[in-house]
Amino acid sequence: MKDLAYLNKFFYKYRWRFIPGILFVIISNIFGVLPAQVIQISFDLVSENITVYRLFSGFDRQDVINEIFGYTLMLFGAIVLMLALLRGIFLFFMRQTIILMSRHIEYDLKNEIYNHYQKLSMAFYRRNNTGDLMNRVTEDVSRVRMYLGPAIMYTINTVVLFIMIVAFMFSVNAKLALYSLLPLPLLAITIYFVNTMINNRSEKIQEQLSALSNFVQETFSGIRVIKAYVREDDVREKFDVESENYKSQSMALVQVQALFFPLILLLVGLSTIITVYIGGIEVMNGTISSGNIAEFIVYVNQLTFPVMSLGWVTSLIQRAAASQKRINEFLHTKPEITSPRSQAAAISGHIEFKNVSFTYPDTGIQAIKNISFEVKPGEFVAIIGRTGSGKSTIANLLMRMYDTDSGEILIDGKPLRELDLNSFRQQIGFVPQEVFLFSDSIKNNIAFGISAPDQETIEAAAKNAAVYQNIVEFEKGFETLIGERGITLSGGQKQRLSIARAIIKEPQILVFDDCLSAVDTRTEEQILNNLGRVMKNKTSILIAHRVSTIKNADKILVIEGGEIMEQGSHRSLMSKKGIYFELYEKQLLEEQVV
Ligand SMILES: Nc1ncnc2c1ncn2[C@@H]1O[C@H](COP(=O)(O)OP(=O)(O)OP(=O)(O)O)[C@@H](O)[C@H]1O
Repeated sequence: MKDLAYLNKFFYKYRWRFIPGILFVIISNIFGVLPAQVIQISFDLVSENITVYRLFSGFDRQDVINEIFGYTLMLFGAIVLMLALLRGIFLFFMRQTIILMSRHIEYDLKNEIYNHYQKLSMAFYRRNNTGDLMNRVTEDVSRVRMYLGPAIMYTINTVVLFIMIVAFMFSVNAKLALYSLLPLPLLAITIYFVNTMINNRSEKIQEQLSALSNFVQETFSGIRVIKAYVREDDVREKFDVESENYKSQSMALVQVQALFFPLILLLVGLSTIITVYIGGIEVMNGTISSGNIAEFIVYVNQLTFPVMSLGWVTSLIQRAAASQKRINEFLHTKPEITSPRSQAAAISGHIEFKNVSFTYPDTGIQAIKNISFEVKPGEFVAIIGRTGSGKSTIANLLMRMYDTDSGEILIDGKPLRELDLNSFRQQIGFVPQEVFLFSDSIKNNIAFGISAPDQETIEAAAKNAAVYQNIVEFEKGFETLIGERGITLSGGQKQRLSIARAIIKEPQILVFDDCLSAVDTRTEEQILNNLGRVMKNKTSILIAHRVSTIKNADKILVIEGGEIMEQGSHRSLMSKKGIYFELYEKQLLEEQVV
């Protein structure tokens, strides 16, 4: 429950909806309870009038009495209708204030979580899977809203109504009140247990449903592999099993749900019978009128729904507390990478790694060991090495996706940690190893990193990334949609689009993480030539596997096991006849064989 206290700030924020909301609940309940008393009066009136009517049997006056009696009953009917109408109006206001407040808080909370997500670092995203992150913003927030809206509304409603009705009941007859109320606690407890069972089973169904949809989604994504390996039957069998599971869980829920309403009706019926029985005895004793029995029956029926909602509300609050606990866990996660309060400044592109070591926090793999190197502004530096040697990690550290464990990264002589992060990242063009393009038009994908793109700049970037010709050949050119709703691009086309996305920023530092691997050597040469022009006097860092890609670099770093084994120009490394020389010879041989 203490987790829900986090939401109190929202109650304060929306107090001018919340406080009137509570008032409307109280007023609507007054109009809800009064009809029972009107019914009691009219009931007694009916029995009195019948006696009077009989007394005047055979007299002319009997018709007059009949007429007056009819008018009076009509009047009472109209009063009950009026009260119902007034109650309805205030119920409308109650929903307009409290439920509306809950929707506003839901919106605020979703935004708060989403904004917090944006601040969290890569390490957080590696620790938590996407499904979990999604659930916090969708499922969990919805559950919390059920507490903020319906649960609070029904709790206030139940408390107010209960106090009013119980007070009225006891003022009429304490004994009858006690007997009539007797089955109600039983009703609340039963509803609580049945409801918890329904919730547990619904939750299992939800889990099974998401397992089922994950399975289906994966089979659709991997349909090419499934068909190529002729595993359709196998996949169908697995689907059958998952589907069967879902069915049996749904059946289990239906069973409990089927029990729900008959049980309620039984308990309410029991209350009514007790009221009539004990009330009858009291009428015979002369302590109450027969109209009071009618009044009590209305009260008992009016209490049924609030008492039922007590059980329902309890489980709603429990679920909301569990959800808010999960949300709080995320909201209280401090971003590991924070930007200091420093001025945004233009960088010249001087990079220095000084004895940098880094271990990935989630796996404990030491990817970088005591690395030192320097890149001067305007230089073209290449990094080469076996897979898993730590090349991408250098790029990640430079982008400050992670902070170093020891050592320092200096940009223009200043520690990277002291630079304004947004301004620094804005001046870097980064092309990651795993290309990611949004399900949007080609144009918007290229212009992703800039605020006011114009067609000319987009086309120039596409030309420099040697992808322009491919784009204009598509029917809709730059407006072509890619991703799920659009066309599928080839691996090389995707890589070149993400290169265009980096180049369009006119960055001071360009970082290419092995993003020419799916491009043929001729196109690669073309891109590198264009880069030479675009990146003149700007710093470029290029991670590659092919020696041919990096031959012209000012400096080449050869990485192995997270350490720099050799560094220098192509010529100096060749004359050294070390690892680089060996790599070159091997690749040359492979090319000749091909
Ligand atoms: N996000 C991560 N979390 C945990 N460990 C990681 C992560 N990324 C890489 N590693 C590990 O760190 C080591 C270095 O990986 P890195 O990606 O830097 O190598 P690489 O030289 O770029 O390899 P490749 O050429 O295959 O891309 C590897 O052992 C890898 O398993």
